[in-house]
Amino acid sequence: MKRSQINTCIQEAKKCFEKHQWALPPDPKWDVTDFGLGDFDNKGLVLINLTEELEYCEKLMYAKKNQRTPAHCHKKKKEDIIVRNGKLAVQVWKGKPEQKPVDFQIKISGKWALICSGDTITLNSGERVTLIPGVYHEFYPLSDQCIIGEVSTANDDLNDNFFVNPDIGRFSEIEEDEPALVTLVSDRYDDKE
Ligand SMILES: O=C(CO)[C@@H](O)[C@H](O)CO
Repeated sequence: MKRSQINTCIQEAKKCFEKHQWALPPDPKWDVTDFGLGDFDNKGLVLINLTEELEYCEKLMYAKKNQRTPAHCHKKKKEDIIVRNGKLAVQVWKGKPEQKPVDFQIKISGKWALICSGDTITLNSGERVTLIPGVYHEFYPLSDQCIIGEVSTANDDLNDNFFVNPDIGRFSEIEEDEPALVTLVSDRYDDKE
């Protein structure tokens, strides 16, 4: 991704958070990714790591209509994906999407529901889905913009994201075409190399 594109979408996300009165912490830990696919408008996500502790993690995310976070699962992390504002479609599979569809139970806003692998759940503001390790999920807003929360057990973005598409990388290569507005989580990883 170009740094200019990252700067623009951070400003856009900030405006949306402000509009809906989601106050950001001081020095937010921004994370912007096109999942290495170079098609940010269709496959992309803006995230802020609000807290990352050994036992738990909380993130705030922002995406635009039809901007997908591609199908993936976590082997360790259990997470709630929560709609803070907007409408979100979450497609879920019990195992790998290519496997034969099976019925399974999933918690939607705290209540067990019986669904089938590959079903798409629609969540409105305030609603959530609980994803246990191994459940593949892909999500995208149905509203023009969506503020999405994530509350989870420990998060490990370097080692605990398993995407179906083997071409996907969790972080983007960045082309420095203008000065960075913020330091991204991935810039911090680069500094440690
Ligand atoms: O787990 C999620 C979304 O399900 C995010 O925290 C990851 O960073 C996406 O790769």
